[in-house]
Amino acid sequence: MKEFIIKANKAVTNGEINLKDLPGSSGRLDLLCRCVNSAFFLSHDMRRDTIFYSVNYGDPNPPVTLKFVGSELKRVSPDERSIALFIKKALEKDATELWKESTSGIYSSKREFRDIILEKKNEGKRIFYLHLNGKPLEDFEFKDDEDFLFVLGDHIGIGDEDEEFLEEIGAEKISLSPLELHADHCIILVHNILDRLK
Ligand SMILES: C[S@@+](CC[C@H](N)C(=O)[O-])C[C@H]1O[C@@H](n2cnc3c(N)ncnc32)[C@H](O)[C@@H]1O
Repeated sequence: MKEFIIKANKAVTNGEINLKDLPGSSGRLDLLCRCVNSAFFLSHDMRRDTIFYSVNYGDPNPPVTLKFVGSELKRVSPDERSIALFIKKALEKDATELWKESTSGIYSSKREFRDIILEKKNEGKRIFYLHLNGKPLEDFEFKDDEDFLFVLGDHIGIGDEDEEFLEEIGAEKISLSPLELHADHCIILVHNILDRLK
């Protein structure tokens, strides 16, 4: 199982989203939509072995965590507007501590970024923090039977405190490229690395 989590520092936490202006009206929801696209969509198929989390810290009610479960997703299509519409439906529900499903395979709750990461650590998953200045990809070995969580920042990054937290829990800091990439492109590269193990 491959899981990804992104800290979305400014992404909105209610359903007031203007679908015609995703970057401006909703704290860079466009970026999240592209990450969902990269996490799940193949040509004429979907990645069923993937889960994607977006922890939204924008106004008015942070945090709200959205969970997308590949094996359960239905009716979502790859374009940003379609994905944004499903995100809007999820954010229109009041989030609580418990996961609440809005449409098939899309859930919301009031979990914090660190809570999800700790949960995955306790489940025995290998935790990777994707960062330009991490150790080069070539220094790591991946096995097909391992479970992974990959941690990503948005356009702002995850901040010093969360970086320290990841170091404390033993997350492996990995660089995919000598160039700074978009988060959604990092997801594609990670999938490609793991696809080649099969
Ligand atoms: C547009 S970048 C964020 C840049 C932001 N200024 C920062 O300080 O993190 C979005 C995210 O993609 C990931 N990323 C970008 N380039 C990367 C690279 N070369 N290797 C690994 N991860 C990378 C990181 O998780 C980063 O937070």
